[in-house]
Amino acid sequence: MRQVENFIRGEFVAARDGKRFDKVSPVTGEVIASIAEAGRSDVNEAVLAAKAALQGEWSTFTTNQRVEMLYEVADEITRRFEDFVEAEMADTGQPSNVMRHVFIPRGAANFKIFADTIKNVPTESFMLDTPDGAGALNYGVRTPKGVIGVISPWNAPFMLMTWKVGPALACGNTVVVKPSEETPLTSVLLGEVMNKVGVPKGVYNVVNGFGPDSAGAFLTEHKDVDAITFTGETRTGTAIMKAAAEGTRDVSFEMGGKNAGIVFADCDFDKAIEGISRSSFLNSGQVCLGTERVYVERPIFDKFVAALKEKAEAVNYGKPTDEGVNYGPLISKEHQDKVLSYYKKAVEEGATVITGGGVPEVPEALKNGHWIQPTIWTDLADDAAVVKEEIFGPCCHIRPFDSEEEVIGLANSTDYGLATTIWTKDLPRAHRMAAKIDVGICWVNSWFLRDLRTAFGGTKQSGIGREGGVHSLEFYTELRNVCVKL
Ligand SMILES: NC(=O)C1=CN([C@@H]2O[C@H](COP(=O)(O)OP(=O)(O)OC[C@H]3O[C@@H](n4cnc5c(N)ncnc54)[C@H](O)[C@@H]3O)[C@@H](O)[C@H]2O)C=CC1
Ligand SMILES: O=C(O)/C=C/C=C(\O)C(=O)O
Repeated sequence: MRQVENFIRGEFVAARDGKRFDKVSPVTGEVIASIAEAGRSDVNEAVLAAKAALQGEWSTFTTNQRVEMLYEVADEITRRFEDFVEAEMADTGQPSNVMRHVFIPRGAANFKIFADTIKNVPTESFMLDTPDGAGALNYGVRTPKGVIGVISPWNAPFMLMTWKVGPALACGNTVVVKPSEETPLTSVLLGEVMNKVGVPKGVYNVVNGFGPDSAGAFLTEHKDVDAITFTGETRTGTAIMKAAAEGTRDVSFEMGGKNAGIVFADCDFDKAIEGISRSSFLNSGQVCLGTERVYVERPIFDKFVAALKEKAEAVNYGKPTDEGVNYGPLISKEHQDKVLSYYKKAVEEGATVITGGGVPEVPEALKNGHWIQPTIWTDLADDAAVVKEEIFGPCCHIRPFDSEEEVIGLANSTDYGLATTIWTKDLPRAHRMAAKIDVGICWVNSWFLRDLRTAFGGTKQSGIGREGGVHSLEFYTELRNVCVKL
């Protein structure tokens, strides 16, 4: 069985106390790897390694040297593409197609884009008038923030972890990554890449383990972690924020969503169906940007429900590598139970189940995997738990609407504010709506179309701060002003 260790100071090391935990395949339910579980002393060692690396060879790198090294990291990921695809598929059970075209290429791109950003984005400068007429020059200098604690989730593990590690390293920081206990493989594999291209030891570290009273909490509580970047559940964000308050450390949070998809009768119907079926069912609905509330203008409501039903029923379950498979399992038994409990609750709350609602028939070899049917409901009240709470599964509730004002109110009636997707040919209306919907990311006639230079993050309980392009520089650096009297 695959043995996966922690990665500290450039070495793959077991936990000091020898503790390990099992990694289970979402596809078959079998144990596929044994993972070293970092204790407090292992986490401490990783943080001290990262802190020491800040003063070592890494600190002597010019910006250009760092940029070149991050390009080499990206190139080595691309050279080892098949290894990353295999590890990510083993971790998540999602089809190889998604790994090949989205998650792994994005992992490599996450290093290049921030290398480009740090190289090309200037800092501010101001000339100040002074009474003697000679003036003063102010200019900004970006310095690394220090040791960054990276707490990453399981739904797109490599993409979301590198989305944080890329800018952190580009800015000259060092990192300690705590990947989700469900998906440790690609973070550790990245350690091999770091060693291969010569990233100095201690710059990139990985500690495996769980959240509370485990590696996640030990890392976020550690006083030598200077800032914490986190993607995951809102409640976890609250716990991390409390830990970060000790020592007034900075946080960047990307958390849950209960995103609305809004479909007007004048939309390009086929494109809207394609878009909403992706936003509701891609990655088995385990995407924070996904759509669990769909609002459809009344004249096309019935047609839309029927067409989305057809899409949901057309998915092909199977092993990630099997030909034609386009749909994977949920990440864990625990998550499957959670999503199924919402499927039950929807019925209790009075939903009409248009399709799905349970566990599909799968071949014998997959019976212990965490499979679940894509599910569509209608007829729920606007305050139903299933319409209000993030489920993080392949499901959506569809409700008709009659006016722009009404649907803006519905879209905003949530504690979350991550993303929305609007489908209409009336672009002035799209712009009006985009201005009024309280989210960090608004897509029009598209979904998950990502330009990595743009601001990414959520309002309300969906997050704190923005990452992406120059916005990442704000979080991963301190901006120092130097004032020179001339
Ligand atoms: N991108 C997103 O918005 C994501 C949302 N979720 C939501 O969260 C739910 C639960 O999934 P989980 O993986 O359990 O999310 P989670 O928020 O508990 O875990 C995310 C990461 O935080 C760590 N963590 C948990 N508690 C911690 C603590 N007290 N201190 C430090 N680190 C801690 C975990 O070990 C993991 O690495 C999902 O059902 C879904 O609703 C989950 C993953 C991603
Ligand atoms: O594209 C990104 O940078 C982030 C995407 C986020 C998710 O897919 C997620 O957290 O589910």
